[in-house]
Amino acid sequence: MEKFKDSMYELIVETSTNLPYDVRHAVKAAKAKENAGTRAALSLSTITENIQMADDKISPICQDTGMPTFEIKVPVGVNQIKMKKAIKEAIEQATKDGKLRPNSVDSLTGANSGNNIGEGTPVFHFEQWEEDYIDVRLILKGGGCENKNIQYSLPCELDGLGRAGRDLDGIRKCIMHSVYQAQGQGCSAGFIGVGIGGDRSASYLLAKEQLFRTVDDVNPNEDLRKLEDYVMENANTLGIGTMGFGGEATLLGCKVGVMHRLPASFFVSVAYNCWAFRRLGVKVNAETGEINEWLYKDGEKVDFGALAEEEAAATAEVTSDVREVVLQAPITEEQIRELKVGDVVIINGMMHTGRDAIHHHLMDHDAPIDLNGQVIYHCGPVMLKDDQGEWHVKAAGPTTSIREEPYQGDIMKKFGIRAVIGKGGMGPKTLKALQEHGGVYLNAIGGAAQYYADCIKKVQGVDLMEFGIPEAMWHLEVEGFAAIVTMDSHGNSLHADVDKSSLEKLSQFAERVF
Ligand SMILES: O=C(O)C[C@H](O)C(=O)O
Ligand code: SF4
Repeated sequence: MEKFKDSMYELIVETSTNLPYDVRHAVKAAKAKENAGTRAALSLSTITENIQMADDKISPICQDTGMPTFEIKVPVGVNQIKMKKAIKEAIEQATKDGKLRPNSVDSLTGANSGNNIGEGTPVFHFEQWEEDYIDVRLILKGGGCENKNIQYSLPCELDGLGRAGRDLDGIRKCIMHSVYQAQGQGCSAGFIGVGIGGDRSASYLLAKEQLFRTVDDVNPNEDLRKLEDYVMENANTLGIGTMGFGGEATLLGCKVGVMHRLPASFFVSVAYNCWAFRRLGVKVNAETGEINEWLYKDGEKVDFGALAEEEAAATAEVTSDVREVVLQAPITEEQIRELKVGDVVIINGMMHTGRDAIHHHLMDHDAPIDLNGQVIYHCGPVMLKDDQGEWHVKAAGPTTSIREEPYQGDIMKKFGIRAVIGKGGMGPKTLKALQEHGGVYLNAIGGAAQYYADCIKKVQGVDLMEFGIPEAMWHLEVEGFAAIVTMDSHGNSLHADVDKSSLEKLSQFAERVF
């Protein structure tokens, strides 16, 4: 097993940087559904460009490299303790090399372990089997989509759908609702794994296991096959679309599993995975630890580079009526008040990262720099320091903004911040503050971490490093950083509009189907 650690390193790097073939096909099919020139089509182009960049640079597709979760099947007699040790070493190395973000945080102190190793991190699920090789599957599922997982306890009442009872039709309603409630916040278009039955924890595990089925896998249970087909057909009519901007592609895959339950309990659990669906696997020689075969790489690999060239030719005549506005901090209130939902803003100059820890901190502390007229970016990047002590950005897409809803408006007013960039949108409290103060919310494309890292020309400095790399305040000099105005200073919110219209569409699925 002397090669096992190297094999695991290869699996981790490949999973973080190279999307599986079935997922690539699903993204390509989604793109084909959208009309050229629409917001959804442009967002999907950014996503596919990002997938290609990550592949070329062997860099993380998304900066949130998730909770490394290993599903391992071992022949009887293989030492699992040694395997765990080798995997942990491989994880540490991949973190040092900037292929994984340090993502393991002490829940009580907030301290980041710095190497992705901690209590319960990574996650291992071992099972013995009668084959003579080891099967290792890895999923890197990020925190934003993890937050959109949902568990239903039947019977229950659902927005738009009414009562969901303890039968196949009740399950159908839960699944439709799960897609609606995720909106674009889990970086749609997404994939869902559904677990029916079990206790609460077994139900969620079953849901996550479904994510290891390939997108084209057909359910052997006829009822569940029908259910999966139904969801794929109908969830895509909710109009949530890529990043929740509206559009045809909302859901790229739905896989459902079932297990027994207790008489008193009836759980339906949904594991939501973003488009950046990073899962791969390998068959490993149990004697040497070498990789014999890769999983999820069957058939043709969609090459998004080649696709982009074809597309550029095909869409050359499509004129877009989107207004583009270039901004450079410090930004004035007048400039902000000119912006309307739908405008594309191109940012040059400085922006400053701030996410959960920073927002909490700024409520009752001074900012480390003057933020008047500045741009805050909800982002936890992957950073590496070179031998000269200079920081370099390895991946830097937006994080889900709604978590900052309790703080955002107050902080913008307190420090004079004019623009906030993130993804998934924010709620009524922030919308009101944008109106009162003269601020704007800009939506970047979630998961497009290489695309945005490329816009960052220099790291000017960092403050509050005690919060760890993802949570520190990074001062970034950018060029051509594009994002869409989705909440303006006139009380308009694309997110509120899409939520409302998708709820109306959801309510059309209240009638019994199964
Ligand atoms: O933690 C991050 O950088 C992003 C997160 O996965 C999110 O989707 O909000
Ligand atoms: S930012 Fe989006 S793409 Fe990245 S892990 Fe979070 S949900 Fe997934």
